[in-house]
Amino acid sequence: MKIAKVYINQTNFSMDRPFDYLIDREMESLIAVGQRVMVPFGYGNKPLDGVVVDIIDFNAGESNGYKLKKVLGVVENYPVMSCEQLKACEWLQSNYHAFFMDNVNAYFPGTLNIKTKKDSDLKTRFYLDFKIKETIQYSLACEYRDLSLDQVLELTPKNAIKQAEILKYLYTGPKTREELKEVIINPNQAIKSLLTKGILLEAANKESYVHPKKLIKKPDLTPDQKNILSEFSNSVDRVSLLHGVTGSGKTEIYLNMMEEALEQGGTCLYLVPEISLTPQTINRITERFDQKAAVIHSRISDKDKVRQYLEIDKKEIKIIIGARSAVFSPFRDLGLIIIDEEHENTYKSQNRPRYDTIPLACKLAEFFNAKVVLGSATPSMVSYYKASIGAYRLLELPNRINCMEMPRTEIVDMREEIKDGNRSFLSKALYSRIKDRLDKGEQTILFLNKRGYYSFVFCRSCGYVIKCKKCDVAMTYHGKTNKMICHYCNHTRSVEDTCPECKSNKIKYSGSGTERVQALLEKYFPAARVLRMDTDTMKKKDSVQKTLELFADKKADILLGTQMVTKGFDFENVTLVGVLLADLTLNFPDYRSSERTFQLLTQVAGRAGRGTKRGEVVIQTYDPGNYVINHAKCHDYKGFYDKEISFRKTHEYPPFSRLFYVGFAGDDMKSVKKDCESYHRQIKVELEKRNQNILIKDVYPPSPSGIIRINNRYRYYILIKTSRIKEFNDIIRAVNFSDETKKIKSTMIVDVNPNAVF
Ligand SMILES: Nc1ncnc2c1ncn2[C@@H]1O[C@H](COP(=O)(O)OP(=O)(O)OP(=O)(O)O)[C@@H](O)[C@H]1O
Ligand SMILES: [Zn+2]
Ligand SMILES: [Zn+2]
Repeated sequence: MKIAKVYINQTNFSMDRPFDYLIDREMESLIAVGQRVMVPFGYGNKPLDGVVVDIIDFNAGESNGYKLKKVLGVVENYPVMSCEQLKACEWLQSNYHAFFMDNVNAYFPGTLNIKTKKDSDLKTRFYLDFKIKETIQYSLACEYRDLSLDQVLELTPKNAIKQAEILKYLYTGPKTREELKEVIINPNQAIKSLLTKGILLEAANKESYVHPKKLIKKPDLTPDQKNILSEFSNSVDRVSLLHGVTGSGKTEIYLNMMEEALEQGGTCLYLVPEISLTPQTINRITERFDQKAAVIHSRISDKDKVRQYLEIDKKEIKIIIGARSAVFSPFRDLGLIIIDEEHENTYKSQNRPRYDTIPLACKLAEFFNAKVVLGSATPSMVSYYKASIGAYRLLELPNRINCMEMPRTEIVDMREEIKDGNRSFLSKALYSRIKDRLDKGEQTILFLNKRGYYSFVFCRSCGYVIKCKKCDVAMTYHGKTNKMICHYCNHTRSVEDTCPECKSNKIKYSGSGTERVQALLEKYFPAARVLRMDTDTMKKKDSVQKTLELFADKKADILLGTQMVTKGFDFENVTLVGVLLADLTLNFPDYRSSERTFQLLTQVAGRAGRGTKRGEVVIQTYDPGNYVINHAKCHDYKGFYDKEISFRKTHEYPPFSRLFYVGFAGDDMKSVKKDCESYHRQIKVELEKRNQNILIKDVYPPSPSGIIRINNRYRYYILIKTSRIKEFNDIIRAVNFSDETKKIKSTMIVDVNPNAVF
């Protein structure tokens, strides 16, 4: 007899381990690792579904006399998880304390989700669905797409009128059979003969697949790019870090690496920080390769997600572009993973499962014997450190394409401006530079990391700041709605003329956000066309794309926005970048605020002067001596890195340690605090059990969060900062399974190296 080790489809700490079930002899041939089965659970033997992760021999002597329950049956008659996928789930469970079943479910898009579809045969059902609903689409074959219409019409004999009609119609873009039928009567015969002649392509209509209208020829590589590529091809290192200054031609290198991997038959995964902010990059990839590419993002329909899933599964798509969740694609022959702008914090998941994409990608590459390329102009401290100790191969591009100079940067001390009587958000220097660009017809990008009109409202009489009634944060005034909004829970309240505390009417609005800056810019420069890009203006589906297109087409002079404008855009006419207040990110209470600020400043500065004209950057700050700002000014990554890494080393922050964050939240402050303290005590107990008492110094005492209440939920946390990763992984797991933890009523999360700790 055999025993199946089964993870039951439940996500809580006590169920987060495999349970043993006997496999009846007659079922043995039906059950394999990776398959879903139904098993009885608990006193009532309720049938639940789960995934088999291992099958071992049953040894009657070892069973200790207790009677094992039996597997009831299979859900599908084939495994739904591959060995690599199961291994990845286990790895995430032990390294990120992510529930095994959360990891499994991350592999299944939308309606395929195991959580939602319990007793149906997933793949068979969706193959059927897929067949019925699929529409056929026709387009001109690639080689004819560059021709003029009269040349296209010459492809068929003059008397073939229907064929000519079809060609005319398809010249405007791909059409479905139904669309053709609306315009041309009985087109089937004509379609058929165009297909046989190879003039038409027939494909299933998949809106989420990008099939380019025109293929772009690749440019000749520069000597620097060639060197990097040959170093990469000849190296056997699993992971490479491509550190190239902004505008050094990294994307071109990725494309060449992909070409090579595709030639060798490998699937390529190209990860970007956020799909909607990277339309230029996505176009560059899809325009280069004459094959289907799946673009995976949260806005495509469930149906399309399932289609993509099945096609990747069947190895019909070899190029996958996506944000972090695309790392959970069901590839079978992975060859290369590119992680573009690898320093971006969107690569760390903030929801369950709380994984970090980079280590997970490296792990997958190990399973598939594939390569990983991390690329950035401002690599994360962790990645650059790993490259410096030889764990990654370091590839460096220190110069911009065609010897374009880096932009000239000026730091403006805003205290001096105030002394000189200038209380505006624009320094004299930045004002005159903007004016100059407007006169010359060149474009400007302005960055301010604060949205809204006024960032807080207070009483000048008693000092009361108007706070959200559900959160301990100041509310932001938004002019468009004439309301105050909480940026944490979206609670709104109307504006008041008198102070809620002392009833005085000395209400003062303060702190400018992007909304106000836009209004002021329009006042200072009435002729300027200003585009604003922040979460308030970018709510609609295509608004980012549209804004970027307008700006690229020079239909606007100034692009103003929050972090969104710092991303990897490539606009040749932008010659000025202004940072309105560098201090905002610098003063954020987190050990990574210097790293973040350096990255933001360098990245946004890198948008200037990418065409033929040299760029200029103006950084406004109240702290002009700050080393972060000064290294950014000199484009001195290495100088910043050296300083920052020694700070990390002295204070034992990552990469010299790992942070385990255990957070508790609930409606009642006292019980949240109590739960947090109980967890802390159990860590101590576990340390004692293992005679590791000395490690208690790595465990910080229970502490209220920086903002203790958000959306009426109180928050406490425990932070563990340690280099003893293995020990604490085990300890946290043991504590999570303990009886005391079962009594915890607060919502509890474990987050490894979270994006922010406070
Ligand atoms: N070999 C080449 N020949 C001509 N132009 C090139 C070449 N390689 C890249 N370019 C062009 O140079 C510009 C900058 O390249 P690219 O966008 O790849 O840089 P990057 O390093 O990815 O920039 P960033 O990190 O700032 O986003 C682009 O307009 C690109 O088309
Ligand atoms: Zn007051
Ligand atoms: Zn709130």
